[in-house]
Amino acid sequence: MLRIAVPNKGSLSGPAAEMLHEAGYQQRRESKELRIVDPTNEVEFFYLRPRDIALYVASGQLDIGLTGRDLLIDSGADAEEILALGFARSTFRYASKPGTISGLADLAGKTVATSYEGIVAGHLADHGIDASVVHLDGAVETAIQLGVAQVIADVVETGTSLRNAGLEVVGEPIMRSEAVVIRRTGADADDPKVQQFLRRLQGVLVARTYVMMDYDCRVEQLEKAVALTPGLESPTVSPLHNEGWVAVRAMVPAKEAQRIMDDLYDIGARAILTTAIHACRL
Ligand SMILES: Nc1ncnc2c1ncn2[C@@H]1O[C@H](COP(=O)(O)OP(=O)(O)OP(=O)(O)O)[C@@H](O)[C@H]1O
Ligand SMILES: O=P(O)(O)OC[C@H]1O[C@H](OP(=O)(O)OP(=O)(O)O)[C@H](O)[C@@H]1O
Ligand SMILES: [Mg+2]
Repeated sequence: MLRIAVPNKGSLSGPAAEMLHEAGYQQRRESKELRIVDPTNEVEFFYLRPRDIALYVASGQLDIGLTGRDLLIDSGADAEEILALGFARSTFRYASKPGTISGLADLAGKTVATSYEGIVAGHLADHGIDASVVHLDGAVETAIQLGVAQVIADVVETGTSLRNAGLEVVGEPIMRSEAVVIRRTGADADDPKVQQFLRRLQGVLVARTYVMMDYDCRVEQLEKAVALTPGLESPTVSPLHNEGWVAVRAMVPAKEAQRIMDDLYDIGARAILTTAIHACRL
């Protein structure tokens, strides 16, 4: 049975459970459940604090974990990212009161408050900056106002929390994060159960980002039309009863679907339809 760590709280937990559900896995019914078995799929899910997941996976007790890339790196655990999941996207950045710190070099001699000591200590060391790091559990943005630090390093998504605290970012992002699937470094890459799990999640990612497009076009327009809708491998082209016309079917990126429909129409394609993809295996 495949043993998988899933975030039990915070920004990652809702979208992670939703993605697993879309991939056909049974998920817990209420938030106090710590472990469930999905016998049909031969998977056991452990609901753990997102921060602890890399450690459990690195220990070899659990085969796979869903966590944040930033949490993985912060943990320093012996685990590696094997699939990016596209949700809980964020940047990790330094911030300070406007006008106090103009660049990385100004961090020398300052105190940086953060919940991610591993990332910050590593980043400061990589840049040869001698600064102190103070660990806080959360609400890090308030640390400057309350005199605990002159600089913070925290997760920034919309920037609302920084604005509300009257802070501005310093320098470029330290890293970009999103939810990821991890496994123990060097674990068997060919394990069929792990491969099947990854294929299912990849199927969800594709179903979320692609739509199926169908249209009819004249044979003379086919090359131009197919250039607009190359599909993932190659589009399906079928003859129509009306001679000189073909029906084309291809997957297209959902974000570009409306533009592609306009372009197809302009070159004479008709009966252009898009439909959602609910699941797939590529
Ligand atoms: N506002 C946000 N937008 C996007 N991702 C976020 C946001 N806040 C945290 N994350 C991401 O969620 C993960 C952190 O999960 P965690 O549950 O520890 O934090 P949280 O959502 O801040 O919960 P908590 O309430 O425990 O602080 C990290 O990968 C982080 O990048
Ligand atoms: O840029 P924003 O869209 O404002 O998002 C970033 C904020 O979201 C998270 O905070 P959370 O609400 O989890 O509180 P915490 O600081 O106590 O973790 C994160 O720690 C930032 O504070
Ligand atoms: Mg938080």
